[in-house]
Amino acid sequence: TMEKDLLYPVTNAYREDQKLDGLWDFKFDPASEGEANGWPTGLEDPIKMPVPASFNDFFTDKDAREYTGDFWYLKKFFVPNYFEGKKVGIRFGAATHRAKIFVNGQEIRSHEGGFLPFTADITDAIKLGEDNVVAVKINNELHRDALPAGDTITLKNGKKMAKPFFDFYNYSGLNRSVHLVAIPKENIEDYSTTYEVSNDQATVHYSVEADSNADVKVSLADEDGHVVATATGAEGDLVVENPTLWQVRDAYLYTIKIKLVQGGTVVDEYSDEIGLRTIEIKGHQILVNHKPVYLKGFGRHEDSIYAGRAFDLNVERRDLNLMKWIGANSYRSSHYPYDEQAYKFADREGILITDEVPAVGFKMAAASFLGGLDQSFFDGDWIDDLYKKHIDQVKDMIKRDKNHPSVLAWSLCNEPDTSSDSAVPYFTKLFNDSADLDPEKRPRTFTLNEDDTFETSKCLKFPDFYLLNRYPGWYHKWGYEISDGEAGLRAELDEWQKSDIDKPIVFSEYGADTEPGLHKLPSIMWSEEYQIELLEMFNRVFDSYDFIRGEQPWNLADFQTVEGNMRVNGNKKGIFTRDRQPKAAAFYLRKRWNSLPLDY
Ligand SMILES: CCC[C@@H]1NC[C@@H](O)[C@H](O)[C@H]1C(=O)O
Repeated sequence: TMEKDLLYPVTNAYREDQKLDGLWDFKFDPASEGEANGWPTGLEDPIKMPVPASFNDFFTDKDAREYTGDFWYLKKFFVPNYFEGKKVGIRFGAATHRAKIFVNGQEIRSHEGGFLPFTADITDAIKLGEDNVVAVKINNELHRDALPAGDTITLKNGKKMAKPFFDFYNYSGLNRSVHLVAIPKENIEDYSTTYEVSNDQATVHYSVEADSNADVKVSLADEDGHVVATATGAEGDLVVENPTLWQVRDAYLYTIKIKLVQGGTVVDEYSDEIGLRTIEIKGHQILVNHKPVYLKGFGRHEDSIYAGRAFDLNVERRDLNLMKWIGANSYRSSHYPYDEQAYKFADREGILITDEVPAVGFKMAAASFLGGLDQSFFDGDWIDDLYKKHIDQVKDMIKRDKNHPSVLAWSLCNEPDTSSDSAVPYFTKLFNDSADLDPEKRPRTFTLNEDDTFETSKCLKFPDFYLLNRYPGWYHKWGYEISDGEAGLRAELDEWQKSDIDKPIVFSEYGADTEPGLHKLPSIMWSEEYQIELLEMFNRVFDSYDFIRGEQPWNLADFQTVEGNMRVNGNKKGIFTRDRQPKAAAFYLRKRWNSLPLDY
């Protein structure tokens, strides 16, 4: 059924993709009375709300910005007669964090998880040639047994409040585009590709899943539209002589075209852009097309003023230009899968993405820093329910993103509490259950923060390569004490070096909150000078160990968080400001990164 279909929508001779973006009716439902009071077919005194967007930052009153609970979006949409005989669906890029969908007052489906797409199959609920109405009931509460992890408390005044165990604002709403889609009754449901490449030949092993027993015909065309290979059958090989491989910062995309043919007639077609390349971990090297690559880039957020967590192509265009300007070749989609368009963009720009599922806040120590308790997260009684949602979202992330050449690796968690014995069975299950999800078998990992060092973590056997989040110079040994911070960092890396571990280490977070325009000689924390001195310290350390194969400081840009005495209108560790202008550190990093060869 359409409900398991995660293929990105396309319009062609057999399929239709219409965006339902724009102004929707919007209304808070603090008493959760909407379902019983006819809200699925109409909202009284609605607000006009832009989609895609988070609702939070549009409001001028605090109760609305901080609203936690149920809220509704509703929109009329026309279904043309020529959708007759098709499967018709409404595909949500993301509804944060959980949603229930109604069409013409009929409940269609629910979905849990605010950062991955889902389709409501509305074939049996629509009226052809007429206006129809879709209503979406969303809930943005945080819970310990859901992703991203947190609590929801009720204040004495009866208002609910989100208490994230993570360091980004709980922006909520229809954060990504909504599509009205029509596909043939007999349709292509999914496809996947794996690769073998050499300089003079590349082989694309493909497989196609279809809700049909029609014949499958596949072709591959180069960027000039010339067909370079064809094949028939649901599985097969496309062999390309003298291929142009997809390279880091030197992308080349082929177009794969899949057709279902029934009795000589084409009944469905799906085409997509793919890159011919391989990803391998070999010893302490990360290899792309059998050549070592050194990662230079950032942790990011989907975050900007006005639209909050909404995907914005304008911001993405600017961010990719900043990354090219500074000499970056990679980023982590911290701390959740980004909009599909981000991966398509990175495919085109030759940028490598570590794709991260929203398993963040799985650490009570972080929660205590942000207001939670201090115990081991994996000892909680919420773990079984949490795991079901966690693996479900790992499955959807890999199913959705598996065909992008830009995807380098899968990050299955950010900063989990792995220093407790109870983390081991959880991660054993997680790595067993995710082992066969990616046809390309790309590396799987998760980030390890300060409490999860070589000495203290009990989960170092799981990652295929290591992502270290380290903050000497900021969260400890800061300011004039940073020399002790450097010594401590070197001591830990000496342990890694002495060990028998022979896997790459990438520094996936390090940095200093920096107020743009604050200058001090000698430096102090929060000054632009200090941010550079901290980066210089880390880079001295990186240049001392050959198993460090990547540097991705936190963060590309300043971003919004909960308010607190450690946050000045959000997290200011950006190398760029939230409106994407450089701090002094940007010019320092550009100089360093443009002087490093690709395989440094
Ligand atoms: C204490 C680990 C640091 C923490 N790591 C996760 C990020 O989401 C936060 O923004 C970052 C920070 O506090 O700057």
